[in-house]
Amino acid sequence: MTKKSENDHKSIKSLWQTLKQIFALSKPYRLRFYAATVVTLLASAVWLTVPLGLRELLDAVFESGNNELLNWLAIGLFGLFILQAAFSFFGNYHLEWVGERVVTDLRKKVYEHLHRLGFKFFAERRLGEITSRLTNDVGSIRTALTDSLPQLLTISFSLIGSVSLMVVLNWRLSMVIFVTVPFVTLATRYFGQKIRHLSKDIQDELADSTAVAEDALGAVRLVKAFVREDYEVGRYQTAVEKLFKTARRKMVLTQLFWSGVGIMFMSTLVIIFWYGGKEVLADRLTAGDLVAFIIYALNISRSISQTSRLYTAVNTAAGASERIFELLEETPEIENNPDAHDIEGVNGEVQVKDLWFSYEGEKEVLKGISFKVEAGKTIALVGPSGAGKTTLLNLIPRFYDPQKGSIYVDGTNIQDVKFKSLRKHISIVPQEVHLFGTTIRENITYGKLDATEEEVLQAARDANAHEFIMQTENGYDSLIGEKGVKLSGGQRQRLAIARAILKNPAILLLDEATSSLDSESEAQVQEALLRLMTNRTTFVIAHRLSTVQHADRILVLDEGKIVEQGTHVELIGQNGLYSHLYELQFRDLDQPKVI
Ligand SMILES: Nc1ncnc2c1ncn2[C@@H]1O[C@H](COP(=O)(O)OP(=O)(O)OP(=O)(O)O)[C@@H](O)[C@H]1O
Repeated sequence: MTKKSENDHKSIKSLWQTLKQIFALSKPYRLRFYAATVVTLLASAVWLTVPLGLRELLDAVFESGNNELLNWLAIGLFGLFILQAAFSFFGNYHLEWVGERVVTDLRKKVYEHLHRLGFKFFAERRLGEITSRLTNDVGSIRTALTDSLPQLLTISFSLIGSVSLMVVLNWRLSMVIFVTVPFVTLATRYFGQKIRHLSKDIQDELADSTAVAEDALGAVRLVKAFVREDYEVGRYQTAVEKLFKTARRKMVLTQLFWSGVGIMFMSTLVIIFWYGGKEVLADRLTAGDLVAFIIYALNISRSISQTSRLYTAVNTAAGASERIFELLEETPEIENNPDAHDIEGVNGEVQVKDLWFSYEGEKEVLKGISFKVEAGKTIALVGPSGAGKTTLLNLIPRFYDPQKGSIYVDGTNIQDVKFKSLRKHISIVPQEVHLFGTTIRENITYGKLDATEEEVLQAARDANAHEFIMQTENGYDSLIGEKGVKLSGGQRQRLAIARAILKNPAILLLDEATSSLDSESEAQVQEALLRLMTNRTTFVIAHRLSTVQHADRILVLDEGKIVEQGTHVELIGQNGLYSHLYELQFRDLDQPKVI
């Protein structure tokens, strides 16, 4: 086998596999699907009898001159059309229903799967590319399923029926049709494969251009600040122009294919007219036979051209679904142990034993970290940039799993508990607060979806947020703009704190903001944070002098190891890395926040 034909074989096989996968999605609706299929086929069967009725009608006029028979045949034909329309309506409606249902299920399944995937998956992909899969790719599958599946059935049936009836009517004339079949098959194979590859390229390029747009629109502040509007527009234009070129190549191929198939069948029709006319003249065929024959031939021609369109749609869907199934095959890197249990009533004692971690399996980011924190204490993490502070915090809620070593919460290894139940006891207030573009209330209740009005208000008060919320136009129902752009940095932080308070976790992970706030806002955030930290085990990546000074213990990290630990006073006395960092970072004693 040559390499090319090996590839051809492989892609036809993978097309078949993909179609089977698409079809498997309709499993829950099989009964409806089969019933609809039968009704659709009945519609096609009725349609196939129409030319026979016409033949009788014409022969009644030209051969036997029977007026009464003519009337009855006309009424009969009318009845056939009504019956065909009714079958066709019900069959197609239910087949399309299945198609739409399958696509809705698929969208839900893909979205749910995306939420099961871990940080690693998202770190390696662009958001725009993922959303494009969810919208554009699933959309192509929808088109193929809803528009093409019913057609595929009717076309196949009508094709087989027409050919058989033609052979019965006049087998010699039928031979003319069969001469064209091998050419059409070859053309379908050749063009089909090329179109499928181009369809996959188009979906990829569409995803790329969506990613470019989403990147830029998501960072509109940055774009404007750097006056990069033209640059971004240019980037998007390049992406969509590339897409256009590929789409044009697909268009050309598709049209060539259709035109070629059309020419072949029109030529065949002319031959049928010519040869059939001779048969009528020689009295071997009636006029009614010839008309019925020609209608069947037209039926076949129509079916073949529909098949080619269908083939294009199915190929497009196959390209898209390959990408969808690729995504569904991504395995979440964090999974529950088979015998994992829920963890309830957490006090917040955390013990870390000989923790080793690397992101890519090469460079170790954490190298044998061990420590123990009693419930309710505050631990400050200090160290140079890249020391592994954020990484250490990420391992506590199991955003990543360590290669070696364990973390215990209240004496239970976190590998033995269901990670969702573990995360219920942990709140994170990151340096860069993320808010949703919805209302203030919705952002706060994200911490506890069933919170009462009183709980929401109390959390906002504790976070020093109530006052500014009441000053906004619609209070708690004010919309805060995309990612909270309508709020100041300090206000955003206080909303994040309110959200964390509402969650009421036993363990708090805090990455203090380094961006400067004005001193009043700073003081309010600080006060809110102190309230949040009360009675909770708090890990804080400390950028503020007050935090390090008041921490129960400070862990000093350097190159993935704890190099010093103790209270502020103890560490200053050791005159090591901490006192050096303190000199660099925290020496301005009058400022509450330093770096
Ligand atoms: N998702 C990731 N994939 C691969 N490497 C990563 C990833 N996140 C962090 N790293 C690497 O791990 C190392 C430790 O990073 P980490 O963010 O934990 O440091 P840090 O002490 O919090 O630094 P900073 O104070 O600058 O935030 C760095 O060398 C960083 O490049």
